[in-house]
Amino acid sequence: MGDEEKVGEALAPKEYGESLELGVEFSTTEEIKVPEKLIDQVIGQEHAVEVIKTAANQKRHVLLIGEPGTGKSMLGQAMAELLPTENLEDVLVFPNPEDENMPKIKTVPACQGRRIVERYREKAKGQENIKSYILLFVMFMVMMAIFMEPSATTILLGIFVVIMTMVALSNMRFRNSVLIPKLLIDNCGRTKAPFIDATGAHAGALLGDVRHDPFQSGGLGTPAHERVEPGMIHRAHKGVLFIDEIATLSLKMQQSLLTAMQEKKFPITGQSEMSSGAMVRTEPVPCDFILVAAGNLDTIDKMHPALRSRIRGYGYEVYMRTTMPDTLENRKKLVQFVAQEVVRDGKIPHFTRDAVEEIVREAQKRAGRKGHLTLRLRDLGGIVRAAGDIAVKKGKKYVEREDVLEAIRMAKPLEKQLADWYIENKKEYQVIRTEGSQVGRVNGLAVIGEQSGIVLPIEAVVAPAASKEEGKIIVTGKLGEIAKEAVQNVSAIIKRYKGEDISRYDIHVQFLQTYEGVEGDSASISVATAVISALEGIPIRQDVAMTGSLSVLGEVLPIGGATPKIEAAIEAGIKTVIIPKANEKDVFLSKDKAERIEIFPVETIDQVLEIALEDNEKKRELLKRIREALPLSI
Ligand SMILES: Nc1ncnc2c1ncn2[C@@H]1O[C@H](COP(=O)(O)OP(=O)(O)OP(=O)(O)O)[C@@H](O)[C@H]1O
Repeated sequence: MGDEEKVGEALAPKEYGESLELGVEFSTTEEIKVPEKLIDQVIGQEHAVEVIKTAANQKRHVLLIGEPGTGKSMLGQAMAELLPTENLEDVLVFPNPEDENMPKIKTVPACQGRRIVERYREKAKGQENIKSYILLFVMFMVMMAIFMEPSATTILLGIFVVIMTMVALSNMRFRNSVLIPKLLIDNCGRTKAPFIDATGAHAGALLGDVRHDPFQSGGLGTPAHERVEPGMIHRAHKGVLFIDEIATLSLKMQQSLLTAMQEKKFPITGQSEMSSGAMVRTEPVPCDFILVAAGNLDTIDKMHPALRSRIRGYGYEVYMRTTMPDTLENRKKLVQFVAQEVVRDGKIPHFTRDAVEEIVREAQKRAGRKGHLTLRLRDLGGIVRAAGDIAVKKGKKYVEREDVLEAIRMAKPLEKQLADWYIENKKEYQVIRTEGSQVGRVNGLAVIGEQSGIVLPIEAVVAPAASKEEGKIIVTGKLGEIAKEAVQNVSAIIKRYKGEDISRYDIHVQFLQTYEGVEGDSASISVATAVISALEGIPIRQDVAMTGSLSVLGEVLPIGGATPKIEAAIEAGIKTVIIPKANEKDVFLSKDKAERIEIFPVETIDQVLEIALEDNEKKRELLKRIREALPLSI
C-alpha cells in the first residue's frame, strides 16, 4: 500500500497495568461498607430499583426483561425484603364432614396456625387415651379369666379376644372423632415476606396438588385434607412469586396463574388426572402474591397475552440494562460490588485496590461498548470468586492483581473453548488462510456467545445470470439471511459505482464451515468485499481479517465483540484487522497480543477495500470509481 493511500492510523490498543481511578480511596475492600438491604446492593439498575420500590409499596406486579445475570432475581428478593411482615398469615386445611372431597380452608394470623393444630392434637390424644384404657381393661379381664381357669382353651380364647379388641379399636371412630387439621402455610417466625422462586416449576408445584391415596377405600385411607399440598402461589401469599423465563410455562399454567392473580385465591386440586387426588378440590386457598416475572425479549412475544396485559395494566415493565457509563461514580459502585460479593461468598478474602482495578478493567472489556462497564454482573462475580479461590489456594490474606488476571485467563467460557477448537480445526484443514491473496475469498470475523471470537472465511462467486430473468442470490452455510441482506446492501453500492444493475448476475456466497451459535450480523462488510472482489476480479489479501456492518450508503457501522474478534484473528495468525472506527475505543488487548496485530479503524467501504484488496492498477481504478460515486468517501 502506497503512503498516499494509507488510511487512518493503526490503533494503539489500551494496555493493562496502567493505574485506574476508582472514585474512592481504599487499600482493600475490607474498608468498603456493604449496604445491609439487598435493594441497596443492586448495581447499575437505577430505574429497575425505583420501580421495585414503588411496586412493593403499591403491591404491583413487575415484568423484568433483560439478559441473564443482570440482577432480575436479586430484585425479586430485594422486593420481598421491602414488604411488610405484620400481616403475614397462616393457612390451615380442615376436613369437611359434609363433603370429604372438599376440605375447608381457614386463614389466621401468623403463628396461630401452630397453636390451633396443637389444640386439636391434644384433643385427639384424649380420644386415643380412652382407646388405651379400654384395651388395658380387656387385657386385665383376660388375665383374670386365665388366672381363675388356667387352661389352653382359656388362653387361646383370651388371645383371640385381645386381638379382636385391638382391631375393633383401630377402626373405631368416635362420633365426634377428632381429625387434626393440616397447617398448609406456616409463616410463624418469619422476619421477611416470602420470596418464592417458581422458575421451571411444574403444575403441581406451582398451583398445589392433592396426593394420590392407594388405600382410599376400606377405611384405611389418609383423609383428603391431609393429602393437600400447597403450591408456590400459595406459599408466596403476602410475598413475592418470582418466575424467570415466564413464557416457558404452558399456556394453561399461565392462564391459571392469571386467575390466581385476579382472584387472589386458588383452590388446590390433584394435578394428576388418574389419581384419587383429582377428586379432591379444596375451598379457595389465599394466594395474594406480587408476581415478579422475568425473561428475555423473546418472552414478550411468547407469553400469554392476557397475562402480559394484566401486568401492564396493574404493574410495571422494565428493561434491564446490560451496561452502564464508565464514570467514576459507577466504578465506585463496582468497588462496592466486589466487596459485597466477597461478603456474600463468605469463603474468599477481600481484594486489594490493584485487584479491584483489574475487575473494573474486565468490566470495561466485557461491556463491548466504548465508555461503558458491563452489568452482566453474575459473570463478573464468577471472576471475583475464581480470583478469591486462587488467592485462598496460595494462602494469601488478600486477593491481588495477579490472582484476578489468572482467574480471567482460567474463566474460559464454553463458547471460547469451542471457538479455539474451530480455529485449531480450521487451521489444520487449511480452511483459514493467512497468506497470499485470492479472488472472492475473505476472512470475516464473528462471535459465538458473548465473549468468543472466530475467524469466519467467506467465499463469493459472481457470474452473469444463467437465465434471461433476474439473477439470484444463492447463499450456502447457516447464515443465509444475513448474507442475503449484506448482498442487497452491497448491490446498492455496486449499482452506483458501476452504473450496472447487480440483478444481471447470479451471486453465490458461502460461509465456510459455520457452526451452531455463530452470530454473523457483523459480517456484512466481509460479504461486500468478497462480492466486489469476485465481480471485479481483484484478489483479497488473506493476511487481513475484518468485521463491520455495512449501510446502503457504504458506511461501516459499529459491531459488538471487537476485542474477542481481534483476539481470534491474532490466534489464527492474521496480521491485519479492519474494524469500524466507532469501535476503536472498545479494543483492549494485552501487550503481547497488541504487538502481533495491526488494527485499522475505518468509516467507509472504500477504506475497507483499500486495505483488503491486493494492490494493483485495477484496484486503484476501482477505488477511484467508488469514491466518485459515493458521497461519503474521503
Ligand atoms: N445489578 C446487580 N447488582 C449487584 N449484583 C448483581 C447484579 N446483577 C447480578 N448480580 C450478581 O449476580 C448474581 C446473579 O444475579 P441474578 O440471579 O439476579 O440474575 P438474573 O438476572 O436473575 O439472571 P437469570 O435470568 O439467569 O436468573 C446475583 O446474586 C449477584 O451476585
